Order: sequence, then structure tokens, then C-alpha cells
Amino acid sequence: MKRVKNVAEHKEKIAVIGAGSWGTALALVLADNGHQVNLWMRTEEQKNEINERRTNHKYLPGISLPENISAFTSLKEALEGTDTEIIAVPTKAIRETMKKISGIINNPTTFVHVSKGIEPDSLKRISEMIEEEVPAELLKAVVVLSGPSHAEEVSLRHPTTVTVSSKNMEEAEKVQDLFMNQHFRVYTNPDLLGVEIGGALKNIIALAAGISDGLGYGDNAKAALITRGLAEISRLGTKMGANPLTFSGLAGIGDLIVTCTSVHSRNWKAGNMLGKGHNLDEVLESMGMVVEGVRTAKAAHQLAKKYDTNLPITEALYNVLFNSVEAKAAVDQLMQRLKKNEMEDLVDILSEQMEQK
Ligand SMILES: NC(=O)C1=CN([C@@H]2O[C@H](COP(=O)(O)OP(=O)(O)OC[C@H]3O[C@@H](n4cnc5c(N)ncnc54)[C@H](OP(=O)(O)O)[C@@H]3O)[C@@H](O)[C@H]2O)C=CC1
Ligand SMILES: O=C(CO)COP(=O)(O)O
Repeated sequence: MKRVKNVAEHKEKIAVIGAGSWGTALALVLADNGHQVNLWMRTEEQKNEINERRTNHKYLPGISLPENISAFTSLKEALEGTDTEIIAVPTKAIRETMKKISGIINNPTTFVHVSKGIEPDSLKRISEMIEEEVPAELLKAVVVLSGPSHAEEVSLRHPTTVTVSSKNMEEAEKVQDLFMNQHFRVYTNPDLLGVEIGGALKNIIALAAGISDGLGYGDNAKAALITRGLAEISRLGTKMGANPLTFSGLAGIGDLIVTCTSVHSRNWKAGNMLGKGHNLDEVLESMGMVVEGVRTAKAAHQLAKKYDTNLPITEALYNVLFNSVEAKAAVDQLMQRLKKNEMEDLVDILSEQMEQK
């Protein structure tokens, strides 16, 4: 067994692109480990707040940022002297951000993406989008970091576990070392597809869990959504080529639990407002932070067709979001489906796995 180092021994200069709640919390983990962090954001106001007052009030209120985090609005300056970049912008901003970075960098770079979504229409995962936007000679590796990890708790140094994955596991292990410390435990998992799919699809189920709570349903309904949500994530993910065991891990059930049950979750909060009767535009406007599950619900609806897979909770949510179906009616429809054997999913997954071998 490998011995675990508590804090990274080798200090680096690392760029974090995106100073929302997650980019800022991860910058803090890296800074705690003694790295110099160049944190990039879009507005001068936020840059000045971080550099002068050492706070990021909008995204992480009450958290003090150390001196080894420097804020930049110039992407060129933020990237200067770095060869590991943490990409922490919403899924919809990945392509434009990667295009801009590719126009600036000259050396092979490791991109660690921490976003959780799937692009509608192209049905690409984030690592695939990055590979498409960055010329091969500038791409050392793409690593995903995912798992049950709300920024609000990471920034308080509450114990958190995540997993990293990549086609290049040597680089994933380097990223493990960069982030690992006594509060932030990082595992590796070689199943890149499974880790990305688990992280993206759990947001859909969290929206549904929020709706259920907003409608006034209780713990039974939530446990049902988490359990049957996991069945549907595993069913689609396995058909796409993931290792089914990944969905029993941090990027699967782990992240599903935290996002469906935490008051910090943006997806749960948005669902909760929908369940209380607010419309989607109102909800998204009032959130002020990204709710990835809405866009990913479109992608998952398309993936269900592409892979001929039954995703009842995802379809119910899709109808609430985009086909004006009342949330209560969507739940009634879910409950009134034809009877089935709970373990059918397991049988499907195992036979998929056998076919892949
Ligand atoms: N928050 C969390 O606890 C976690 C979030 N994640 C994932 O991390 C990703 C980012 O989420 P999170 O930090 O919560 O999001 P936030 O809404 O908190 O922040 C989004 C950040 O992205 C920036 N941004 C938005 N659009 C663009 C764009 N077009 N170009 C460049 N920058 C842009 C925003 O800048 P501006 O302020 O200028 O609008 C802001 O800095 C998501 O995929 C999320 O699922 C994963 C794990 C935990
Ligand atoms: O992915 C997350 C926690 O692991 C964050 O989820 P939310 O975007 O719903 O807050």
C-alpha cells in the first residue's frame, strides 16, 4: 500500500480558472498546501476584492483567503509560469474558456476540470470538449476531479473526499498529491467516463429531490429518488461504457447523497423552488449561481434516446422543466408506471458488463 503524504511536498504555481464558489474553494485547498495560486475571474471588482480585502463575498461569504492566492482578470497573466490549470467554470463556458487558453499557452499543459455537466446536442463530456478545443501539442493530460464536495464545507476545512480520474493516471496521481491534505482526501479511479457521468447526472436527481421536498413529500420519497436515481445513472452510464462499480463510489452514490440532501446544493435549492410553484426562469434568475442539472437534463434526455435506455426520473424532470408538466403530476405519473422487478437494473448492468468483456 502506498504511504499517504499529508501535504504536497512539491510546491507549484497553479492557475485556477473561474472564481465562483468551487474555483475559490479549490484555490484555498491548493493554497493551504503551500502552492502559489493564480485565480482568474472576469471582473475588476472581484479581483480587487480578493487582492485587497482577501474575500470573495458573492461566492464564499465569511471566508478569508490567504496571501498565496493572487487574483487576475488577465488570462495571460494568470497562466504565466503554470503548467497545471484547474478549470472551474460552468459546463456551458468550457469551450470558449478552453479556446481562449489555447490561444495563450505554449507548453503541454495538464487541465484539471472540476465541472459537472454534459453538453446538449453534442452529448460530449467535459474531458471530450477539452480535447476538442485544445490542440494535441498543448495537451499533456485532462484530469477530472469529482465527488461529494460542497464548496461551502471545503472552505471551512470540513473533512471531504473526492476522486480524480484521467486517461493518463500518472498525471491523475500528481493531481491527487497537489490537492491531498488532512481535510481533503483524494482517491484515484481509472474510470474517466464513469466519474464524469456520475458527477453530471446526479444533478438531475438532486433537482428532482428538491422538487419532492418543495412539494412537501418526506424522507421516503427522497430515499426512493436517491436509490432509483442511482439505478438510472448506473443503467445509462454502463451502457455508455462506464465501470458499474464507479457508481457505488464517491463520484456515484457519494455525490448523489450530498447533492440530494444538502442545503448547500444549488440543484436541490432550484428544485425546491420549482416544487413550491416558482417557474424555471424565476428560479434561475434568483439563484445567482450555476444550476448544472437544468442543461444536463436536456443532454440526458437525448442520451436516453441514443442509448435506448429508460430514465424515468430524468424524463419526469425533463417534462417539468421543458414541457410545462406540473411537478405533482410528474410524480403521480412516476408512481403509476407499470409494475416491475427492482433488480431488473442489476441484471441489465451485469449483462452490459459481460458484453463489454
Ligand atoms: N459549488 C460547488 O460546491 C461545486 C461545484 N462544482 C461544479 O463546478 C462548476 C462551477 O460551479 P460553481 O463554482 O458552483 O459555480 P458558480 O456559479 O459559483 O461560479 C461560476 C463561475 O464561473 C464564471 N463564469 C460563468 N460563465 C462564464 C463564462 N462564460 N466565461 C468565464 N467564466 C464564467 C463565473 O464568473 P462571474 O462571477 O463573472 O459570472 C463564476 O466565477 C460547475 O460545473 C459545478 O457543477 C463541483 C463541485 C462542487
Ligand atoms: O457537485 C456538487 C457537490 O458535490 C455541487 O452541487 P450543486 O451544484 O448542486 O451545489
